[in-house]
Amino acid sequence: MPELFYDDDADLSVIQGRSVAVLGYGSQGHAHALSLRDSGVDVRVGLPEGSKSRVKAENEGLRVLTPAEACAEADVIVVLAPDPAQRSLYAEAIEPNLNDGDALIFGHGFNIRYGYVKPPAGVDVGMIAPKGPGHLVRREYVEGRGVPVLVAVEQDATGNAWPLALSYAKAIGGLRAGGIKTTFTEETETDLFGEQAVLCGGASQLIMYGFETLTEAGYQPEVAYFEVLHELKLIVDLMYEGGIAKQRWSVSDTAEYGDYVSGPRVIDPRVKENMQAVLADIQNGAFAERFIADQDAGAPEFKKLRAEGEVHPIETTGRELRKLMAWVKSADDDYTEGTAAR
Ligand SMILES: NC(=O)C1=CN([C@@H]2O[C@H](COP(=O)(O)OP(=O)(O)OC[C@H]3O[C@@H](n4cnc5c(N)ncnc54)[C@H](OP(=O)(O)O)[C@@H]3O)[C@@H](O)[C@H]2O)C=CC1
Ligand SMILES: CC[C@](O)(C(C)=O)C(=O)O
Ligand SMILES: [Mg+2]
Ligand SMILES: [Mg+2]
Repeated sequence: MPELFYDDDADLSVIQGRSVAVLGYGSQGHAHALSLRDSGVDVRVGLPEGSKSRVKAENEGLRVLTPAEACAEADVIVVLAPDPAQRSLYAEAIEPNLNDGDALIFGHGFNIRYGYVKPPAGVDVGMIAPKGPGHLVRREYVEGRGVPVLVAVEQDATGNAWPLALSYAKAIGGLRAGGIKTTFTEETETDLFGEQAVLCGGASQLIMYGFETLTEAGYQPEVAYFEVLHELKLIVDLMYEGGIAKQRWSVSDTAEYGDYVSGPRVIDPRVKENMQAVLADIQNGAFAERFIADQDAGAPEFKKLRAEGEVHPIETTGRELRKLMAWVKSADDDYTEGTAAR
């Protein structure tokens, strides 16, 4: 059995007794900073001069400093800038302001697992990794619920790293849903695998192939969009509520039989072999090396792939259809449709 933690296993006063700097105010950063504040924690946000996120944090009444100033004030430093930015952020703003007894908290283990950040021995190093997008981490907290978290301690210099990590996890609502004890290595490798093979890469590719198959066979793009993208959310909601079995319970017998006989034709054993190859590249560091090399070069591959993705016909079809479904857009984020948003 995994070691599981819920609200009763954590003492909120531990994090309430510390000074916290949240570096970054994006998907996770805004969620952590706002929920920490609402949980009675002394929090400030660290963002570079000229950062476009500054005004968003200030509009929420948060104190915004430069990353170095925020780190100098704080004894708990939360690293929620994008993964490829964390190496230089650590060298320039965090490391010079670290004192023995301070704590470094991550939302994902990438930079520790692959050795881009090497904290000194006198500092606690922990991770609270939500198993969901940051905007939903905040939405769930506000609704009185939570997104599950993975919790790890890489370095327990003070002997207090676990109570601190659990207290932090409680403050952002994670222990309402449950926390699982893990390691930086397990979190990093499973998280990268999940997002590449299933949640983001696998699902997006499956949807695009489904859309292309239908439209290339002459069916209307709008019908294809509703069939393979819009309805997927409704199907996945049933899986979320009751596993694959609840989805199979709710759909027609025709759909359930088709699931059994055609699912394995589409996602055949070669797909599992491909997944194993993706996992191997995560474990041996090849993916991390490729990603960081591209980022260090100004992200030419990343930008090209992003631009290609945004003009796929399923996206242009979807943008038009969603205009007629105002309720589909969430009111609590500032996402803007289309290339201009980047
Ligand atoms: N996205 C998610 O839901 C999840 C993310 N994580 C992890 O959380 C961490 C943060 O990811 P995510 O929230 O996606 O990140 P985002 O890409 O959303 O972070 C962008 C934010 O970081 C700021 N930023 C950029 N560079 C710096 C810097 N050098 N110093 C300080 N702030 C900076 C940006 O400012 P500006 O506005 O000026 O660009 C913006 O506020 C990562 O480790 C990620 O793996 C874990 C679970 C889920
Ligand atoms: C699935 C993508 C994710 O791992 C997440 C939201 O959990 C991420 O890195 O954003
Ligand atoms: Mg994840
Ligand atoms: Mg991830």
